[in-house]
Amino acid sequence: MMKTKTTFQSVISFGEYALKTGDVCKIYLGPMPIYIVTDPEDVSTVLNKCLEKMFVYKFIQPMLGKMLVAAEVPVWKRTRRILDLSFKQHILDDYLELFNDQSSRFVDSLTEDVGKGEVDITEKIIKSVLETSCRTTLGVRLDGKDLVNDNYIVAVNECLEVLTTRIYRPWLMFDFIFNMSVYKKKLDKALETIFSLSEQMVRLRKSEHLKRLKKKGDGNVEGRRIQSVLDVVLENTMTETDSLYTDVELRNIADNMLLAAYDTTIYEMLFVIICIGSYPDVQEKVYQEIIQVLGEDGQLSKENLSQLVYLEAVIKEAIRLYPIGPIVARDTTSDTKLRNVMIPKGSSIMVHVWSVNRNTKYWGLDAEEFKPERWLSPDTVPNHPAAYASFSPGRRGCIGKMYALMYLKAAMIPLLRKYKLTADHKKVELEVTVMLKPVSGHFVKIEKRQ
Ligand code: HEM
Repeated sequence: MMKTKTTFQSVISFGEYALKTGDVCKIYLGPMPIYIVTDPEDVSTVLNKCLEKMFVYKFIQPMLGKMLVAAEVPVWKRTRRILDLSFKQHILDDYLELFNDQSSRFVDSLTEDVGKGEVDITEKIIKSVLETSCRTTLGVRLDGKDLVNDNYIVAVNECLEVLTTRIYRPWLMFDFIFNMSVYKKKLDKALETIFSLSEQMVRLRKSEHLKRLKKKGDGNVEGRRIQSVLDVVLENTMTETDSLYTDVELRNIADNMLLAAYDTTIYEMLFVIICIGSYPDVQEKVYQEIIQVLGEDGQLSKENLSQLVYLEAVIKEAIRLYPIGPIVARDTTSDTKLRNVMIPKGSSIMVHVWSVNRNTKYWGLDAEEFKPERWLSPDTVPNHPAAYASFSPGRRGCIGKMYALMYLKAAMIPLLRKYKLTADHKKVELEVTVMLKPVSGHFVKIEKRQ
C-alpha cells in the first residue's frame, strides 16, 4: 500500500470502519451526524435517489457557481440535459486525433528525462492534459500560453485548499467568520486568476458562435470541425438574438467543465503510470497488446478502441484503487430507506468510494491488490454496477467517463511503445484536498525500450 498523509488517513479510516461493521456507520462533523455508506446496494440507492449535494459543496460555489457540480437539483437537471449532448459518442470520436497528437507530444516532452533516474513528470502531465482539456471543453488552443506557470493551476489548487480548510475547521463553515479570515482574501485573489481565463474563453467562443450563426444565415455551409463542450452548449442555448444563459452562467459552466476534465485526468494518468511502472509483468503485457493490435506505429482509432482489452483493464484497476473522488456526498430531502437502516430527511450521507472499491464482499479477499486480470472475466468482477464507484454510479455521476478512458488509453500507447517505466507505488504519499492526489509525482524512471 502507498504511504498516506494524516488528513488522508482520517478520511480513509471512516470507510475502513464502515467496511468492518459491514453496514452504514455514523460519524460526526462537529455537531452534525454523517452516515457513511460502503455497500453497493446502499450506494445505488443514495446516488440515484438523493440528488441534492451535501451542504459542504456550497463552499465551492464561489468558484463553480450554482450551475452543475454544486447546483441545486432543478438547475442541475437543466444543465445536465444540455451537457449530455456534448458527450455523444460521435463527438468523442472526433477527439481521438487530438488525443493521439497530444499524447505523442507528451512523450516527446519526456526525452530530457530518459535515463535520468527517478523524475517528477507531474508538470508535464499537467501541461499536456490541460492543453487537451482546454481544446475539448472550451474549444480554445493555448498556443504556447503556459497556464502552469501563469498561476492558473496554483489558483485552482488554492481554491480547493480553502474548501478543504472550511470542511476540516468547522467554525469556518459560518460565512461571517470565514469572510473575516485570511482564507477569504486568498480565495478572492485566486478567483480573479481563474475567472480571467474562463471569461476570456467564453467571450471568444461566443463571438465565434455568433460569426458561425451569421455565416449559416448567409447560406455558407461549414466544414466538419471538432466541437468543444462549450460550442455544443452555445449551439443549443444561444441564437443571434437570444441566450438561455448569462455570461456569468456560461463562465460557471466553463469552469465546471475545465476543472472536472483536467484535475481528474491528470492525477488518474499519474496513478495509471505509477501502477504500470510498479508491475513490470503488467507493463510487458500491455506493451505486447499494443504491438499486437496497433503494430509499431498505429494509433488509437474508433475501430481499434475496444480491442485494447488489457490496457483498459489496467486503467480501470488503477482508477479502482485510486479514485480521484474518494468520497461523494449527498443530503437527504426525504426519509431514505437503505438496506438495514432508515436515514432521516435532512441528513448527510457520504458514499465512501475508496472503501466501496475495496469491499472484499464484492471484490474478493485480494481487493487491495492491483490485479488488472480481474477485469477480463465477468466471473471476477462484481455483478453489482455500483461496486465500482470511482465515476459515481448514479444520476449525478461522471459525464466524462468514456472521454477519460479514451484519453488515458491514447496517452499510454505512445508512452509504453517508446519507453519502459519503473515506479514504486509503495513510495507514493497520498493526500485529500477534496480530491485524492499523490503528494508528489516523483519516483518514475523512464528508459528507452530496446
Ligand atoms: C478518470 C477520470 C475521472 C474520474 C475518476 C471522474 C470522477 C467523477 C466523479 C466521482 C464525479 C461525481 C462528483 C460528485 O458527485 O461530487 C464526477 C462528476 C463529473 N465529471 Fe468526472 N471524472 C473523471 C473525468 C472526467 C472528465 C474527463 C470529464 C469531462 C471531460 C468529467 C466531467 C465530469 C462532470 C461534468 C461531472 C459533474 C456531473 C454532474 O454534476 O452531473 N469527468 N466525475
